[in-house]
Amino acid sequence: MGKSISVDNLRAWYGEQLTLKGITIDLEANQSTAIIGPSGCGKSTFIRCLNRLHETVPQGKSAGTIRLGDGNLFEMDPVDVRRVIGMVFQKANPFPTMSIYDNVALGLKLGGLRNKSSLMERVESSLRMAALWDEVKDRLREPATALSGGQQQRLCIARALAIEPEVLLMDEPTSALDPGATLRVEELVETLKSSYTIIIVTHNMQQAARVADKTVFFLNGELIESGDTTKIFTTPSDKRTEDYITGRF
Ligand SMILES: Nc1ncnc2c1ncn2[C@@H]1O[C@H](COP(=O)(O)OP(=O)(O)OP(=O)(O)O)[C@@H](O)[C@H]1O
Repeated sequence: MGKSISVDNLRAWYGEQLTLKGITIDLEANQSTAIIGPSGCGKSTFIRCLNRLHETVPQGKSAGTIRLGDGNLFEMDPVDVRRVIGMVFQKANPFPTMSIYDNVALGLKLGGLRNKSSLMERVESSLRMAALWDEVKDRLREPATALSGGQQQRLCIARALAIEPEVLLMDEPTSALDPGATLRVEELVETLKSSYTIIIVTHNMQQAARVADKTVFFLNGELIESGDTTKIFTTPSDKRTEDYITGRF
């Protein structure tokens, strides 16, 4: 089951530059939340704080509180955080020298799973969840780079799911995909949200409207408005949200 995330007064810096200016929001378990807002408003920085990636950037610093279920995320071991909070990036980034199978199995092996048939089962179930199994089941030993862009992105989703995270962060996961591949990933989000808490950064308003239960609008490092997706897109409370979703930015 997914876990809820509760963010309180989150600030993030690059050096002296304050990029997130005190974000407070509850992200509910087993829901999908879209983060929208103009380029540079801090969407990626925000989700990178959620799995402690921001602090790996040179000069990256953050403060505030993030609760994951009952735990305080900033007091956890970052490696444990990333096991529970998986991430899929904008550009598919499979391990290029590894096979399709090894891309999914690696995290499991690193986690100590050695039994070949258990590994195979988990690889298969992850590829099935990512809606890729049928396309790759006869070519698991081929290099991951032999797959199309859309297939590589679903492989990265399978890789993230293999270690059974509770939260899945997706940073513009379809921006490099064609409409068909985009649709498949969107359908996947719809299916996955029954078991995972999903947070998806997107520039695509239609995509947010299609896949997200909740939508959050960021502007200049501040959270301007959040709520049910239908409400944000039909009757936003803030003029700035309305200007953004109607394309007036
Ligand atoms: N590694 C970095 N070093 C310094 N500044 C950075 C770094 N990464 C991002 N920034 C700055 O932080 C701000 C927020 O960037 P971020 O990538 O979070 O925005 P975004 O909303 O995800 O943008 P986009 O929609 O273009 O991806 C921007 O002003 C950006 O220039």
